[in-house]
Formats: sequence, C-alpha cells, structure tokens
Amino acid sequence: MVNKIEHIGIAVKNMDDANVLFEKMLGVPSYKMEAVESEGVLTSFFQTGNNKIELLVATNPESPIAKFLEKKGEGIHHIAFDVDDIEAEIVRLKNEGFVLINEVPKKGADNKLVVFLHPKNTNGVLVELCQEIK
Ligand SMILES: C[C@@H](C(=O)O)C(=O)SCCNC(=O)CCNC(=O)[C@H](O)C(C)(C)COP(=O)(O)OP(=O)(O)OC[C@H]1O[C@@H](n2cnc3c(N)ncnc32)[C@H](O)[C@@H]1OP(=O)(O)O
Ligand SMILES: [Co+2]
Repeated sequence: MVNKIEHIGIAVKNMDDANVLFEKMLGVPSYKMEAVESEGVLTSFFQTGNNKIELLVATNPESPIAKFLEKKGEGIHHIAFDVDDIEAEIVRLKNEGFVLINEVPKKGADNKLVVFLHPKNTNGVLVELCQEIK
C-alpha cells in the first residue's frame, strides 16, 4: 500500500538560483543537500508540511536529469510515494503489470531505498517509490 506523497522532484538547471527561489517561495531554507552519484544528481530538500520538495541538478551528462532538461526543460520530474514495504510493493506492482525501471531497490537520497516505474506505463508520470531505511 502507498502512504503519502513523500516528495515531488523538480529538475533545475542551477541549484544555487533554485535554492534561493524556493527558499523565498516556501519561507524555509533547504534542510539538506545530498549528492547521489549512482543517479548522477545533486539534490536539495525543502520540508513542506508532511511532504518534501526535492530539487535536482545533473552532475554528469548521462544523468537522467541532464537528458530531461535537454528534452523537456526545467519542471516537475517525478512524484515519489512513501511505502512501508518496498519489496512487497515491487511484487504487487509487477503482478499488476507495471514496468519497473529497477527491480532491485537502490539507495536514494535522504536515507531511502527507491525504485522507479517507467513513465511510458504511468500516463507519462515518472513514479518513485521510497521506503525509509531504518
Ligand atoms: C536521488 C533520488 C531520490 O529521490 O532519492 C531521485 O529522485 S533520483 C532522480 C533521477 N533518477 C531517475 O530518474 C531514475 C529513473 N529514470 C530513468 O531511468 C530514466 O530517466 C527513464 C525514465 C527510463 C528515461 O530514460 P531514457 O534514457 O529512456 O530517456 P529518454 O530521454 O530517451 O526518454 C524516454 C521517454 O521517456 C520520457 N521521459 C523521460 N524522463 C521522464 C520523466 N521524468 N517524466 C516523464 N517522462 C519522461 C521521455 O520524454 C521519452 O518519451 P518519448 O519516447 O515520448 O520521447
Ligand atoms: Co526523488
């Protein structure tokens, strides 16, 4: 079962500029910046009530964020849902016919295990599932 929206990922070109803008918009500063080298991203997190905004910049040209910025430009990149049991969700979603980009959970940002569903099979929305690492 899916709990809440954990975060919304937003692809940006310049992290310094975006951090200043989102701090102004939300009235709180970024609480954490974290690079995830396996994804080719630098992330910045803002707490927005029970959810978060994750700003993402590419850290190499092969990064999914670099490709996204090239094709679509800045904007919402993915929606992440919090789950209690990511392995159970992987089995459930595979049985429902969803295409997972990675079937083995990988280490994401902010102490999470993550998997992604392919946007081709989810009405064009890249979906991330994340489970807190305890
Ligand atoms: C750190 C972490 C965390 O929160 O913990 C993160 O979020 S890391 C966030 C960064 N990591 C990820 O995104 C990992 C999962 N993403 C991926 O593996 C990739 O980006 C794919 C989604 C498989 C797309 O890669 P691919 O090489 O196929 O790129 P592509 O540019 O050829 O795109 C293929 C088709 O998917 C579409 N497409 C690409 N990215 C999309 C997105 N974010 N939302 C919706 N559609 C998207 C393209 O427009 C294209 O559609 P057309 O064919 O119609 O032109
Ligand atoms: Co994310």
